Parts: sequence; C-alpha cells; structure tokens
Amino acid sequence: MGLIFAKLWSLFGSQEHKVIIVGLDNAGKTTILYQFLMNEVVHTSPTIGSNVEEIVVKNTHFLMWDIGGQESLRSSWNTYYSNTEFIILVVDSIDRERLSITKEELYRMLAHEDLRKAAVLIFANKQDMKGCMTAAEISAYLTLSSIKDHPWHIQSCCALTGEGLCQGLEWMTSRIGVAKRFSIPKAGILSSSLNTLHSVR
Ligand SMILES: Nc1nc2c(ncn2[C@@H]2O[C@H](COP(=O)(O)OP(=O)(O)OP(=O)(O)O)[C@@H](O)[C@H]2O)c(=O)[nH]1
Ligand SMILES: [Mg+2]
Repeated sequence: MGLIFAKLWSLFGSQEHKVIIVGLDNAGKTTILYQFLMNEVVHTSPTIGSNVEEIVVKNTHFLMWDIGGQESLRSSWNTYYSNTEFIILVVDSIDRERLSITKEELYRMLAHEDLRKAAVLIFANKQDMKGCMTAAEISAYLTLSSIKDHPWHIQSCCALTGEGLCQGLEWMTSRIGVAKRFSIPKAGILSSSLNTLHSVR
C-alpha cells in the first residue's frame, strides 16, 4: 500500500528534485537562482559556500543549490553531489579565456560516481554582452556532442533580462516527464541525441 502511494506521489510530481548550479565565479549563477525565485535581478556578491532555494515550476519542485565558483571553492563542489538529478552549468559567454577551465570542471563532474544519473543543463549566459560566444560555439568547444552517458541541453540566456531561463527550466521539467513516462522525447540540435537519452534510462 505504502509503495503504491509513493509511486502515485511521485507520478503527480510532488517530490523534490535536487539541482546543483555550478560554474566559474562571476558566471551569473546567483543572479539566475534569484531570477528563478523572484523574477528580478538582485545585487550579488561572490558566493562563499552556497545558497539554496526551492523553485516550483508547474507543480514540479526543484531544490536548487547555487554553489560558489571561486577557484578555492571548486574542490568542495563534490560535497553537494549526492542525490543530484540536475546539474545546471552556467557559462559566462564572454569569458573565452576560462572556457577551458569550465570544460575541465564539466568532465570532472560527469566522471563522478554521485552524478552518474544527473542530466546537465548548460546556460550560455550573458548573451547581452557584445562579442559573446554563441551557444553553438560553446557547445562545440565543450564537445557536448561527445557526451553519451548523460542527457544534456544547452540554452543561451541573459540572467539580467531573464531571457532563455524559462526554456531551460522547461527542458528540466520535460526530462522529469521522460523519466516518468518511460518514453523518448524529440531531441533538438543542441540537445543530446535520441540514442543518448535512450541509453541513460
Ligand atoms: N551583462 C550581464 N551581466 C550578468 C548576467 N548575469 C549575471 N551578470 C552579472 O555578473 C556578475 C556576477 O554574477 P553572480 O550571479 O554573482 O555570479 P556567480 O556565478 O554567482 O559568482 P560566484 O558566486 O562568485 O561563483 C554580477 O555583476 C551580475 O550582475 C548577464 O546575463 N549579463
Ligand atoms: Mg554566486
């Protein structure tokens, strides 16, 4: 009886899904978290440790951990990994010099045992900045198409205006729908392939 109730409970989307928001310092993680929560731009200072907020999207509850991205803090990101369903990786699209560091951090995370079931949403943030990299350029540099064991999606956005953020959340909620329905969704050019989505379930 208890098991049936638990299954029904999860089917109706009342459980909480753990999300970690990671990326280098100054990428815009905290700005994104509070855009999700309040629909406005807050004044931020570099995060020491983390911020955590519950975000509800169409009856789906996400517990989002925004983790400080400074170099000295990155070695402790792994203390947040257990039970994570989604990684949101925020990239500062103007910061070409440090994209290689983001790439290293991404692949280190994907290799971590505690994140083996996690789906990855990459936000190509700061699209309002002149000369910024496009989502397609970032996708190519990060060789996202080589990722076969995690569902992933890249979304361009601007945390200051909120543009692109809803689309990212929609992808996340659609992934939860996929897991529940056990069906294969359509994959876009900037998402992991059908094969990938199929093989990770
Ligand atoms: N132009 C522009 N600036 C942005 C955007 N998103 C965030 N910022 C700015 O970037 C700076 C850093 O933003 P934060 O959200 O504090 O960055 P963070 O990733 O949380 O940084 P850490 O906490 O140090 O890891 C702030 O001045 C933000 O206002 C954006 O889309 N466009
Ligand atoms: Mg922060």
